[in-house]
Amino acid sequence: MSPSTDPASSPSPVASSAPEGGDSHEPESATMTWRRLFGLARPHWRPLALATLALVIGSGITLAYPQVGRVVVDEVLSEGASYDLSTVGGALLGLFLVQAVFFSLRYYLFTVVGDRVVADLRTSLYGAIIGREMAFFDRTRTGELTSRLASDTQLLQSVVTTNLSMALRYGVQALGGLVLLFVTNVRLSLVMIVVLPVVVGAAMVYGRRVRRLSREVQDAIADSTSLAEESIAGVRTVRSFGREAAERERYSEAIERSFSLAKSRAVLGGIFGGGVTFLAYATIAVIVWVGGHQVLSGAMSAGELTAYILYVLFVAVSLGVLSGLWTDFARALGAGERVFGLLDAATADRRREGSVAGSSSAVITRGHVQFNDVSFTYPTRRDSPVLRGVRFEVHPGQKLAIVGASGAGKSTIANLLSAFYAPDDGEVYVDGLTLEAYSEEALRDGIGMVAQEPVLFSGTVRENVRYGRPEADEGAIREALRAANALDFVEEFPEGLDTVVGERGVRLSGGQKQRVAIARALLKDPRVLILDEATSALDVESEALVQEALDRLMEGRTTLIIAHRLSTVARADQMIVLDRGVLVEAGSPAELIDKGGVYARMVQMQAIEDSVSKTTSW
Ligand SMILES: Nc1ncnc2c1ncn2[C@@H]1O[C@H](COP(=O)(O)OP(=O)(O)OP(=O)(O)O)[C@@H](O)[C@H]1O
Repeated sequence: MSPSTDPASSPSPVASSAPEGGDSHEPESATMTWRRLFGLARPHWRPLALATLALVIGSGITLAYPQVGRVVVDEVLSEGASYDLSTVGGALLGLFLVQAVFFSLRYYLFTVVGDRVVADLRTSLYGAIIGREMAFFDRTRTGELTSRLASDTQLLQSVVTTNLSMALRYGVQALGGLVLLFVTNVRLSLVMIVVLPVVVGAAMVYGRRVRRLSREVQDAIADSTSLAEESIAGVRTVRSFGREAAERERYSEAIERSFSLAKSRAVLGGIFGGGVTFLAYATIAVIVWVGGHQVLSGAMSAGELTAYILYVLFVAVSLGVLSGLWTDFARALGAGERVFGLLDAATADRRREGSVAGSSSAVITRGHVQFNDVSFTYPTRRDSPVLRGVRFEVHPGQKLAIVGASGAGKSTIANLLSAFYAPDDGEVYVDGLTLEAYSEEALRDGIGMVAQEPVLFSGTVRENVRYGRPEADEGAIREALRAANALDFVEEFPEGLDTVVGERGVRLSGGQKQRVAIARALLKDPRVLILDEATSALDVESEALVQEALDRLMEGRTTLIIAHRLSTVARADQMIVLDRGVLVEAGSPAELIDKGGVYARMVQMQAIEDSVSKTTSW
């Protein structure tokens, strides 16, 4: 038996990080984090109580072994023995068996509860992330978030499951052993009193340093995760620019950074682990020396010294294991701080929103849209205003085309109308009420969007179409696909509506993706529709199919079209022209041509072609 000290366990693939420009949440004190973490286990107190009972019984049996040792030396191996060896052997076997049963029970219960707690934590963390305000996603990299969701919680999982169970086992063993040391021989135990504070003090200093180092390691790994995630998601671009080697290099540099930090952590762990092991063995050496003298002088029996040394070994082994676990706990603390930080920030977000978001039952029924002197700056770019005093109105059922050079602020209008961001000045009204007056649900029901590059999720066609109205029946889904000119091609797939579209819809063509997205919007049937027209040209036939589907989608709805094509603008009832965030012209397309202003010049000179996209059909 040797004290197991492996505090510098190899760096696990664990990553976590503070978000960039991040949440200003200070790390909580270590005790607060622990309390919150273990607070999550409160609902599971029953299995935990049972596990604790198993722990106490199992460890109690372990602590009885030295007494068996004493009996063997003093009463079995000595002259005039009162027990025979087979009785003692049989009793020992029985004890081992009972102990094994209780250890298994303890291990199982603690592990399952730990897994449950972390599963719940993951779910609420995901909920917190997905519910954050839009600006949060502007400043935080996806990789950092997924890394927190996967790795920080993974670290917590190992700590609150097996590590916790082991810590309790060896904790009880160390404490019980110490008590029994004193019961067996007070004088010898004074040696332990000198050693213990040294070990505890060292563990505390060491724990603090490991915690800091771990945070740095986790930050570095999160960086590399983000890098990997971005380049894997954009693998087509990486390939087409032939940047595989460069990306590999970038990733390897990031990983090396985390490795060198992990190495420092390992050095620290090695020194600490070695120190604790030495102290433990040195104590045993001193005890053998002092105790041996006591036996020789007849103050103590040989059996008592045997039992005593066994207890010292127990305590030493337990302290060794605990010192190893200490590293893991310190590392998990860093992860816990981040996870709770993110949860708290999300709560703060919601509270902020809650103070303005209406709890009213208002719903969008007509689709009357009004921007009233709206000014806006993106929170991540405070010094450059994107919209300045924009004012316009769209009557129910009308189509408004929004035109302007790239970066003029067209999509920003869509973002504000979707309530992804709130205006700095002015108000956005729908049906006479500000957006804040609607519940989140009413907003999502009433306002729909078909994006320039529609995002499909990696399920089937059916799941994607049903996304905005999960309760829709088969008939409605097919009808939406038909109206979107998508039913024919979907039915041609061998799997039909069950065809899996691939991540972000990669297994569909551009035009197909758009039509499925149109079907999705049709099924949701919002009163107000935002249409970010695709800039990339489709072939003539596909284009005509998409256009027809869009016409059906727009029918009878208030539609704001971020327009890139002359043909679309001509179809609109009204249009507005934006120039660097300022509304410079408004009216019907014909009026604006007659007026001979900015728009007329744009059309005439076809300047718009350059400003929007080379591939548009202006
Ligand atoms: N999430 C964001 N965070 C910070 N700045 C942004 C964000 N989105 C857009 N911007 C900035 O706001 C300005 C207006 O962008 P917007 O997307 O509204 O332009 P647009 O008229 O839709 O352009 P395009 O026709 O090229 O899509 C640009 O200068 C852009 O850099």
